[in-house]
Amino acid sequence: MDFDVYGPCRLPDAGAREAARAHQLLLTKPPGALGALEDAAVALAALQGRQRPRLDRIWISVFAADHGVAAEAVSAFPQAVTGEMVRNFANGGAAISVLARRLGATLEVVQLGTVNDPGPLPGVIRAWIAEQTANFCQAPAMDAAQLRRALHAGAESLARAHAGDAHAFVGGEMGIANTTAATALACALLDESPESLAGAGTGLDAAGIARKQAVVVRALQRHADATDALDVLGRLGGFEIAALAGAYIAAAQRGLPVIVDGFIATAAALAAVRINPGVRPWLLFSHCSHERGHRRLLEALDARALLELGLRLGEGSGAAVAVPLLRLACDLHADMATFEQAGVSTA
Ligand SMILES: Cc1cc2ncn([C@H]3O[C@H](COP(=O)(O)O)[C@@H](O)[C@H]3O)c2cc1C
Ligand SMILES: O=C(O)c1cccnc1
Repeated sequence: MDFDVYGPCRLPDAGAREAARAHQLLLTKPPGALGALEDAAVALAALQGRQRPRLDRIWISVFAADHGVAAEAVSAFPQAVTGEMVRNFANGGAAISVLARRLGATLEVVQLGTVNDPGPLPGVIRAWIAEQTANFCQAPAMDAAQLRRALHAGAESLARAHAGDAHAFVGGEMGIANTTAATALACALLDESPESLAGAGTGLDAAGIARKQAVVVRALQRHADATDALDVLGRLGGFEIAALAGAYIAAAQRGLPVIVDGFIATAAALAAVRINPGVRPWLLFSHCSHERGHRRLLEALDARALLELGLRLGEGSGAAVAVPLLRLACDLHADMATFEQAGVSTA
């Protein structure tokens, strides 16, 4: 499969957007009364190129990978959890497993590398790169070939989603210590301080957060000479974060709407948009997570998230939780009576 991160992205369909906006004005409600649900239906119409968007078929890819920076004691949980959770995904016991079943979504897990390898498992695609990234306090997390393979793995998931006629793509991640990688990536891309973006992740206490900030400060100093967003992603990202970025870029190139999950997925989205600005219109943002830096990341992307539920899980769970709401937005848009049909007087 050919994949060029700098290749052109599709443009949303302006005609479908205008038709959907005009249709919203005909429905039996004051204009704008359904708020963000109207905006979501109109945005999906533009992205799907039809006046009546649908979200029946959801494709979820969860990318799993370990991080060398876990050696700096930046997570409340041991690194073995990443591989253990891959098995849990395969057995259908993770949060995203439950949500995917309930949504009738396709769920695939892509294993890019974990320190403990659960071996081949049903429903788990092996796109093995290495056991883990390098500790980015000391060296670039990935070399150029590893970065390319991770981006490519994401683009391949997107190609499967596209071939499966998905109506939208959800990317999830699993990787102990990846809130540290996402924080470092976000700080470098936004020129922000670790104090304002580093949060508790899986549940660090104040001393743990201070340690995480210091680790990110060291990483930013070590990689201050990064040349562009792709270089920053390779130096400070993770295999699963790069795969998410690759999937988002490929989604925009193929014209498939994306529902972005939490802090880590949004950091990957920021990297994708900085690498290829044509990605931005294809991203819908599900929620603002409890992780400290998420709101700043959303602001930087000029994004309005649908939900704020105090979620801090990842796996694509927040994006999955937003799907029923987006389905309702599509139903309202498609099935409400117009003023004329219902014989209701206009303003
Ligand atoms: C059992 C378990 C399941 C998870 N599912 C997602 N995460 C989330 O927590 C991790 C990031 O937090 P940190 O940077 O603090 O390690 C990622 O794996 C993320 O997906 C989980 C974490 C745990 C412990
Ligand atoms: O918002 C997220 O994606 C998140 C936050 C904490 C831990 N894992 C994921």
